[in-house]
Amino acid sequence: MLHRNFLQASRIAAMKDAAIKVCAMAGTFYAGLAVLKVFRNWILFKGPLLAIGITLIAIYIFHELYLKRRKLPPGPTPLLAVGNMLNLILAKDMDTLFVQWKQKYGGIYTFWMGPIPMVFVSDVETMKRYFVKHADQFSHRWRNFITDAMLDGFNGVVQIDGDKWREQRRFSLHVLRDFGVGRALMEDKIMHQVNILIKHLESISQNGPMTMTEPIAVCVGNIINDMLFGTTFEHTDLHFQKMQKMLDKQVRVVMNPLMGLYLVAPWTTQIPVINAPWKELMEIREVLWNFLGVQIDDHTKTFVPYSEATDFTYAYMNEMHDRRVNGRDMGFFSDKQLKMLLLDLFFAGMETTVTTAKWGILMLMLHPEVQKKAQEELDQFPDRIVLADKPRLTYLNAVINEIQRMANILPFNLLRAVAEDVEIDGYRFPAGSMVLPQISIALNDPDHFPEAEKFNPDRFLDENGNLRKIDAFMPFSLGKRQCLGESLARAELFLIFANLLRNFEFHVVDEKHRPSAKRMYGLTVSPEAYSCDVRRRRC
Ligand code: HEM
Repeated sequence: MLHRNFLQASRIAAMKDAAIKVCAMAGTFYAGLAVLKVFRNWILFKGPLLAIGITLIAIYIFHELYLKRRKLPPGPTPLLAVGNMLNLILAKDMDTLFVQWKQKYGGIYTFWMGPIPMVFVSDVETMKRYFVKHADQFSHRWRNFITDAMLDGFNGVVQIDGDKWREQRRFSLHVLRDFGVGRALMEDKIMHQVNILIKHLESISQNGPMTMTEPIAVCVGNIINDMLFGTTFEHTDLHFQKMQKMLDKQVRVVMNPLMGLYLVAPWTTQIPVINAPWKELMEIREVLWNFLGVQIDDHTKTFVPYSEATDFTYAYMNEMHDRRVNGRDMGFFSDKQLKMLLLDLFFAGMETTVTTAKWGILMLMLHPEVQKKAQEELDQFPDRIVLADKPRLTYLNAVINEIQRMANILPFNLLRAVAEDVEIDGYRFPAGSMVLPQISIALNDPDHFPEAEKFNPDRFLDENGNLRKIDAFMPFSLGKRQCLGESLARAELFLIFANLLRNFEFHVVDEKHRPSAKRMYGLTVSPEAYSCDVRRRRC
């Protein structure tokens, strides 16, 4: 009985459902007819236009989501117009996301920066094949409106390619090598600043906890200043602090999301309000160009042809003079190129090294056991460590490697483009498309660095305690575009860390002020501002 009632109830419910569906369909049909009737004339008139519009949109979607992707390496599915940018914005941590994508799609995958594809190469063997073996095809730069504006066109060294880049890079490397290997000028200039830094820390550390950012920035800033212009600033110099603030501001401004808009639609830099960050960037450019102008003017007044060059600017002037008076081809050497080359070297040499050093002090504070072990090794040496000591300071070298690996300061490497249409591994990269060695993924890859999130210098030591070479460790990148200032940066990091650790201890102020290792994404990745308890060691 109960069962029969239940069956009846279900049948009635089913009939009700069917009736509702029929009514809904009829309703939709008649509503549709009514709409057609109302808009009949409009549709008849605009129909062809509508059809063309819909077809164009369909072609656009087909082009963006299928044709453009067809010959590129696979990767996370992009959304129309925004590509994979939403994934980045929503991700808790960009570096981990990139590694996860590597694990899912392989050592070469496509990331979409809005409508623009960027191919990330992070598998070490593929990196070597593309960027070393086929270096000529994979070593151009991705030119864009913003860097062109900062460098007054196709100038400097970082953003150019072709013959001009080859000539200017070769010359710059030659000068730096001469300063470093030929005459030990580089070491003298670094040590001079390291000694000043030690004295400065000695005097201010007695005042209690301090931030290390400013002293490090002045030290590194003075080293590059001295190398480029032969001038240095006091730690308290207001002019230098202003320059420093400008550079920090530049790093912040270029990360403004509106910069993406300027890249795809440069005319938007003319629209009031929307162009506010652009105007700010142009003001910074003015300050930097003026600063460089003053340095070059001073050098022009004091330049003595063929005298031994004591800085990069004189070396460049000597080269120009020699080409001019001996009727040699001037190539791409010019006053404007000198200014922009100096700007590139100044910026590239400053931001990267200061940021790495900030991470270094933080890591040492957070890992006192590592600090102590490095100090025990250093205590076998006099209280001023020099470059000649480097090969014997194995543990310290491992610590510096691990600092650079963990700092991993460039989540996106500098933008490289292919020089010509390239077909490789079944992929097709049209000339000008971006293919980057994504060193940040390699440095963070658990396949090469187990428990990659842990600070562990021992991973760079073999079973006999010797320094171990790990192919995936390439903080200065690889191939023909490898960092131009690598030898200077390595010397700086070694001499700064060796001498600071030899002479000071770096402690967390107290548990309440324990700094985090949170990564602040900008043009480079910095740590959050932190306070440090700096104590003089009794050596
Ligand atoms: C810890 C410090 C540094 C790190 C981690 C670093 C890292 C890098 C990286 C990853 C690149 C990009 C290579 C590529 O396109 O694949 C690069 C390029 C460059 N670096 Fe450094 N760098 C540092 C210090 C310096 C210094 C001190 C100078 C100044 C002399 C410098 C000058 C340059 C220049 C001019 C380029 C562009 C080279 C070119 O396009 O041919 N860097 N650097």
